[in-house]
Amino acid sequence: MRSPKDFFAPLAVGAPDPVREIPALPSRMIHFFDPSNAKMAAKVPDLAKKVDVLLGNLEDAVRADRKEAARQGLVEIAKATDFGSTQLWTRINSLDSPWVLDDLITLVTEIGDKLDVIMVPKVEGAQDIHYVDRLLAQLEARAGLRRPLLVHAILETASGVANVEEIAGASPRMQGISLGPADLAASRRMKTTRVGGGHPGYLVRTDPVGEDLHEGRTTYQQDLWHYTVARMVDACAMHGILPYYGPFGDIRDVVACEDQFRNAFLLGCVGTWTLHPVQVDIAKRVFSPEPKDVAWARKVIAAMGDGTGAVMIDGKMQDDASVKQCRVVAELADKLAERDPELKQAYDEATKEALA
Ligand SMILES: CC(C)(COP(=O)(O)OP(=O)(O)OC[C@H]1O[C@@H](n2cnc3c(N)ncnc32)[C@H](O)[C@@H]1OP(=O)(O)O)[C@@H](O)C(=O)NCCC(=O)NCCSC(=O)C[C@](C)(O)C(=O)O
Ligand SMILES: [Mg+2]
Repeated sequence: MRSPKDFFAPLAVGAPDPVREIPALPSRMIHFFDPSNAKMAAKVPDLAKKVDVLLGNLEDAVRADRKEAARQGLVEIAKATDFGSTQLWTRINSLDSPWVLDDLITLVTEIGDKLDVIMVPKVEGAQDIHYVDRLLAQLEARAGLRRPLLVHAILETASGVANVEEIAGASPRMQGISLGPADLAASRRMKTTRVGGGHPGYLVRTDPVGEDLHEGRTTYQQDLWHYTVARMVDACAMHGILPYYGPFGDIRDVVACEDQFRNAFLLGCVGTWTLHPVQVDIAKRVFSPEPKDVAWARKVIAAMGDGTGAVMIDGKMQDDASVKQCRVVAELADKLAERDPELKQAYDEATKEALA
């Protein structure tokens, strides 16, 4: 680990200074596309107007014989597209793969000025982030970049989860972490074959009511990912970076997808991945606080004055801590409203009504 005194020093001569704060830009959905797939690539300019983050995926889900085409496709799309305020990310191949070195060299050299974040899969510990950190600094210096690229880790190995706190704090480049439920399930030898989401076998059951152990006992399905998401959220909050849910693979089941996204939102995640256009509106709905909640938060903040003491609002006690909770919601709403005029209007109308 670097000394705290050196933490914000560039790792190569001529590389840009690392950022001291991760920008809390709206990133409700990280929309995945395969840059080697012509149909998906054709949708990118339109999607850029709808999503917060577009991610050109080079890793899993891109066929081995399409890896070079995907890398080249991303370079061409990045050069040809005006993304406006939508961020452009990429997911590089894993650090033990034959493609990753060329992924990094090509992308940083050719489109380093267009890319915001590099997502690194299958991160096992801080050593993986340190390797990428130094390499990026060298490539940034060579490309003459003025703005450092940020790094996002996927939590998808058992050792990655065990080391999540050190991963979150491994570099000032660390922007955030996402859950990778498919690789993580395999790494842990979990017995689900689903890509994210629940499992009907993972449940708790009410006690027996009589002699019959089967009659009248309700079961409740539990969330397989609760522990990991909660731990990831704490690690990210502790290091000032952003946590995300990951993929929900049952594209058809938009209902359970919304539930899983909402669990993550309520636990502290700022966004999720979208794998198919049908998931974009779900993510937008879930990861934008509801107007009534924003109105309530603004009402409490207004009533709390300097934020100290205790007041009663609509029968509920508010104090220093609850006003902080309200600020989390209100500040997120303000950030999203800057990007989304419809949301701004909905938030302002609900607030007006609540304060009337
Ligand atoms: C699921 C699939 C195969 C269904 O693709 P489809 O073509 O069968 O679906 P469709 O409903 O027929 O598609 C309708 C239209 O939408 C297009 N389309 C479809 N998807 C997209 C998209 N994402 N972006 C832009 N356009 C898209 C598609 O090309 C088609 O265009 P058309 O109307 O012109 O014919 C397809 O959506 C897809 O490949 N999505 C991305 C998958 C992906 O990126 N997976 C990797 C992330 S998950 C992961 O890696 C795990 C993790 C974290 O590592 C770990 O847990 O371990
Ligand atoms: Mg994976």
